[in-house]
Amino acid sequence: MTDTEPSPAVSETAESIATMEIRGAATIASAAAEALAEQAEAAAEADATASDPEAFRASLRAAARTLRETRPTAVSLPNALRYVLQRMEGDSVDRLRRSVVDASEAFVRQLDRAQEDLGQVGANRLADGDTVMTHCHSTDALACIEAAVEQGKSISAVVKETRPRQQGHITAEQLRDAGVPVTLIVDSAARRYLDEVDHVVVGADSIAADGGVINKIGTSGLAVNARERGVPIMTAAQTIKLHPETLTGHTVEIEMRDEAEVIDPEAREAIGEIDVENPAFDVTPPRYMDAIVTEQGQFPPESIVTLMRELFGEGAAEPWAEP
Ligand SMILES: O=C(COP(=O)(O)O)[C@H](O)[C@H](O)COP(=O)(O)O
Repeated sequence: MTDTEPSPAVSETAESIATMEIRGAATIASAAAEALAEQAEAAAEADATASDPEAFRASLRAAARTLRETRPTAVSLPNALRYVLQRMEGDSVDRLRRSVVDASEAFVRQLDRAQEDLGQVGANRLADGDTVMTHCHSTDALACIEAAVEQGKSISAVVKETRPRQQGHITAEQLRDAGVPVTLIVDSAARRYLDEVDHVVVGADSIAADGGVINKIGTSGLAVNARERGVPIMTAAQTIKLHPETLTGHTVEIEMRDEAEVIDPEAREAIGEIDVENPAFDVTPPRYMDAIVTEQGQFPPESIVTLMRELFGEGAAEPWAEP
């Protein structure tokens, strides 16, 4: 490892995020924070950085850049890197190392607590006997349903499989483990089943300053259908999903993934000349979302900008940039 090369632990985490072995906005955030702690431990041992505080700092920034480049849409990733790097302080490598490890641990603790707290808020929106519909796999959304079950409510779930990667299967398994009766459906059956559903609960990869919710592709269509059927829809999202750059007019980049996730290469070849596109996320306009549930309570989407300003100020620092 040179002073700018990431440690093997960081490269491994970056690879796992890029290949989606590690996925979901909250899980990506905690893995990234933990990888920075591992980088700090490795840099405190490496020849090039062990006795040079500036080289140590540079190696942490380089590691953060490697992690940042893995997937573009979930803002929890840069927010996690920001949280840790902004707390890196000290005039010796040992102090710097300690500050990074402490910040990483504090971030992960905060993440877990936030999820627990928002779970309670989301659970309060659910009533005994409710059926919920889910999309994709969101640990924040699951926290709401699981907290409702822990409150003694009887909840059942209609789970959308979520093409092309079928994260709905993970949701189905986890809900079943939590004692929730699950009906798995294909995505195109969602509107039909909305008639049997009391709430739609989804997660978020990013929340924009105008209250737009960026989540797994298909969320916006589900939200429009839910509104048309009169079914309330909530987004469960910790405040690390708030996207500070949208305060200054930036838009959220939507990840485009490999076409092989949509159609296998042989089948595509057999069809002949066609284009295939595979956007991983979409934007649900705030008017189709009833509430954003965070660890700080629930918000109408249009008011989320107030919380975003409070937590992130007017913009977003990039502490991983070369000075
Ligand atoms: O869209 C996804 C996952 O997409 P992918 O599978 O492409 O990463 C999830 O709804 C959010 O990330 C929220 O998840 P969480 O609530 O766990 O942060």
